[in-house]
Amino acid sequence: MERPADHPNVLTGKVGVLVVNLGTPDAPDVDSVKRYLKEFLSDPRVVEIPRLIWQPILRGIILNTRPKKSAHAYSQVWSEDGSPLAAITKAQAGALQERLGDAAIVRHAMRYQSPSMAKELDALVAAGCERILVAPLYPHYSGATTASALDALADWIKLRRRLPALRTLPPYHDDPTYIGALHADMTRQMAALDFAPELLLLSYHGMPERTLYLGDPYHCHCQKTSRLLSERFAQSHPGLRLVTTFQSRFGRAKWLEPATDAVLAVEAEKGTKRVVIAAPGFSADCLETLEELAIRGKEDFEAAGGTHFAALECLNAGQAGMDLLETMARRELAGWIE
Ligand SMILES: C=CC1=C(C)c2cc3[nH]c(cc4nc(cc5[nH]c(cc1n2)c(C)c5CCC(=O)O)C(CCC(=O)O)=C4C)c(C)c3C=C
Ligand SMILES: [Fe+2]
Ligand SMILES: [Fe+2]
Repeated sequence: MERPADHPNVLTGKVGVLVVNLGTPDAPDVDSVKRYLKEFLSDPRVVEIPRLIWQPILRGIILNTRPKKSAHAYSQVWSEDGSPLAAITKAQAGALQERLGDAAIVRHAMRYQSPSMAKELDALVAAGCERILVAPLYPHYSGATTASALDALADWIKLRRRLPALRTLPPYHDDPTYIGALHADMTRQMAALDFAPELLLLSYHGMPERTLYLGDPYHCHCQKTSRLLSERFAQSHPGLRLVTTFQSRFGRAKWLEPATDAVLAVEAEKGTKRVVIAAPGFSADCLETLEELAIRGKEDFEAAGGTHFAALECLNAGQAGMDLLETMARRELAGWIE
């Protein structure tokens, strides 16, 4: 019998994976950066100041000053494929699709700006997915990142009648596969340098310090990644010193310390000459790694007397990073795919 035209879509039992990252402006110009910052910094998970106090500050001060400065920073790292974060996230989803083949449909989304999580979840459902793994690529859980991505998922759920079964990727800060991937990839990149580093800085995105006392596990997750990496490097690179720092301070509140820029300056002043910096908390290179670390970090270190500086790439869509992503996706999809 022919299906009537108004019959609901017949789903087909397919499995979907949505790879999610933070989000980025659509272009490196002031208006696009302003749109991005307005959405991002209006998220109560990101700025935990009462709305009535924060919105006038955001609209009256921040959005009239920061977009110009940030647009300049973005223009320094923008690539032919657009924002590095967007291009790399897209490449990660494409590579994961190749690895999973027909077992799952893989798409990618951004928590802020585009492609939106709602649109991409709709696309997976429209393609017949009745089971979806949502994978925010944050190794370290924080309210501002992981929970915010889950908020967006919850918002989507609330407005849909027919829902797929859903799973989410947990934080993976101490997963031996993650630690192994970081150690292998950092070792590979360090071997290609023309100098032997004395110090390896592990720089994580900062958070307001009070979030630690409110129960956010972010700081502990970062410290554990560093400890596990230190154990690996103690075996493979005896003599290499590892130090954990936090970057990208925003606003006036006290942030997690020590600050990356301060440590770079103090180390150079103390006589450390050769530094390598890595950002294990970022699954993809972005403004914070390419501009803040690779460009400004180098300038700061050399201005204070350092002679050799290298910023390592994130795992991105490279071999080690994709092995990790495939392992985690297959684990979380257990029972859903072969
Ligand atoms: C990796 C984890 C991240 C945490 C934790 C995080 C917390 C956090 N960030 C801000 C403010 C800003 N972050 C910005 C950029 C940015 N942040 C992350 C990741 C985390 N943020 C990424 C991957 C990026 C890069 C985006 C890109 O387009 O490449 C920015 C925007 C850039 C700028 O104007 O400097 C702001 C602002 C807060 C307040 C916060 C925790 C409370
Ligand atoms: Fe951030
Ligand atoms: Fe920054």
